[in-house]
Amino acid sequence: MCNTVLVSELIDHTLRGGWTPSGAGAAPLPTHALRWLSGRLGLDGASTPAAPASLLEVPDGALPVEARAELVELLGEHQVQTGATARLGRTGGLSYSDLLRRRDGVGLAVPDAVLLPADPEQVQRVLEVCVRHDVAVVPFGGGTSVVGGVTALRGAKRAVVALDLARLDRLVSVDPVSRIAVLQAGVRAPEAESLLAAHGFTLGHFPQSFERATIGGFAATRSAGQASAGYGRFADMVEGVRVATPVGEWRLGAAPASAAGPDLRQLAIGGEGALGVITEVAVRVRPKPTEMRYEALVLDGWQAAADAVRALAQQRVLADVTRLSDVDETAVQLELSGGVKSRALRTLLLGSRIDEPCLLVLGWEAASAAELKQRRAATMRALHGFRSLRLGPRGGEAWHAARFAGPRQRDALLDVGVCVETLETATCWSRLSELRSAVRAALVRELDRDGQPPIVMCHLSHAYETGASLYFTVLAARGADPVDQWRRAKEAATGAITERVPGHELGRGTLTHHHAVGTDHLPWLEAEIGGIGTSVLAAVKQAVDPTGILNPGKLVGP
Ligand SMILES: Cc1cc2nc3c(=O)[nH]c(=O)nc-3n(C[C@H](O)[C@H](O)[C@H](O)COP(=O)(O)OP(=O)(O)OC[C@H]3O[C@@H](n4cnc5c(N)ncnc54)[C@H](O)[C@@H]3O)c2cc1C
Repeated sequence: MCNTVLVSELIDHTLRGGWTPSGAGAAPLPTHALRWLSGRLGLDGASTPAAPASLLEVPDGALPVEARAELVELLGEHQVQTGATARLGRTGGLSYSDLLRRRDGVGLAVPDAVLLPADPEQVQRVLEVCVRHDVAVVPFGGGTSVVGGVTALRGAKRAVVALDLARLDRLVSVDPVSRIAVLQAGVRAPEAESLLAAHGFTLGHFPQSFERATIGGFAATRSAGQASAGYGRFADMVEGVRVATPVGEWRLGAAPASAAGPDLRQLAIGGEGALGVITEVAVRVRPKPTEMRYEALVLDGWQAAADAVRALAQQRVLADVTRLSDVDETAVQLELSGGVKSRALRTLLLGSRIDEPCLLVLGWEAASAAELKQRRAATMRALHGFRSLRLGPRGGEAWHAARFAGPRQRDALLDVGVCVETLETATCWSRLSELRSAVRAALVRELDRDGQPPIVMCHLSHAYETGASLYFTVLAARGADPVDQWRRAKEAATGAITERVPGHELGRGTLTHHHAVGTDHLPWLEAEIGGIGTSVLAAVKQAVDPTGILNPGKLVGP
């Protein structure tokens, strides 16, 4: 577990160079990794750091004077920030394109002001002021959206503000009998874990963005953490929500299960700030585990390895963390890690009968050694029929120790001219491998540069009885117009996901398993949910936000 106090001190929305300010906690690329990547991707050796802040052009804020005066009266002078630094800090999320724009200062959508309400009542009143003055509101949690969810679009409004929920940082209550905790929306994941740990509980939600993302953001995007097989997706953990809307406050979640019509909580969970501002979330919590074991295996070939994970899911013996890398991801992990351990593993693999190594990381968390032993044995029994090489705890523990390191490595890759981005989807087991091949082929085709192919890696990290998610990581040499280069690649991949081929009337997979819709997936949403689906969303929007101030251009089309 990371050190929550230190991590919180690193949170700084004004940073443009990456995950941590001034390189703190950065993960520089080892020389051997840079050499290998340069050769493999044909990098030209250019250094591409973020441009100095002084070169950024920040337009004057357009918040109407009367609106500002009312907001200052409501929140206080310091909580209505109109300075360039505060506004720049809430300019977009953390997708590759967002990072490029923030690094180069080109194409920035800067909010006119940043508002910092202190509690749910103030959030409600802020919305009322913004309705009166025709100001768009972008709810802002950790700002880690990778789909344009926090881009400060104003639509047809006079101005746009970022509604930063950082001051809603309290644990409101804990009901140890029911195992329900109520957390305010702005609590960051590390703080949530530390507040709950004081009561002997955990949420068990560990996405890779753990260090920065918030409870409200998790709910608003239907997030999925690395231990989703054991603890569930975030949506599974939500018992109730308190939501501020322009037409009044909405509270949902009277009981753990209900037949009182459709589950309307789901309009807030996944509402992406377009259907209300979540101010509090009641979450199911579990006793903090006392025992943990992480280990790694190598399976032979993608199809057999995916079949093995399917067996675990369908026999209901998944480890809490079950993460399968394809051959390409396994190979790149070996290349980039280098060193003695990597050499030892290669030697081991040479001596084994494994032709196409696919790394499987398994992690169990339990309340007693006996429970852990029994669950681990059940998982391992289900893997018996599959050819594998057991690597033991070391490989698993190494993954666990570095599980939040990805964003820092991304900063280092950006600095040396790499196009580095991820995308994700999900489908049922019978289509999984076809979907993987189709997306992979589309990305390779689009990003191949004069015969220099990109690196396209894939892993499966969320498995269900009926199917699983696929998560792709792409590395390529950055093109002359990098934003356009990725836009075309993303379009090609999304085309492969949504393509209707015989037998796949709804497309090969979903647009997104856990990153949400934002601006980036909006053009394809109707293909997935149909015209009726988009009309239903528009009708809900009209009911809760009739003047359309909430997060224009996200989830619900203009
Ligand atoms: C490096 C990296 C790794 C990631 N790994 C994962 C992962 O493993 N799993 C995963 O699920 N996601 C992952 N993400 C995506 C992202 O972290 C999640 O979408 C996360 O849930 C967003 O939380 P946030 O607090 O940062 O929300 P933000 O980015 O601030 O907002 C996301 C969306 O929710 C809305 N929103 C935020 N707070 C509220 C609120 N209180 N009420 C209403 N709407 C609100 C925003 O308007 C926006 O539309 C990753 C992102 C990065 C950059």
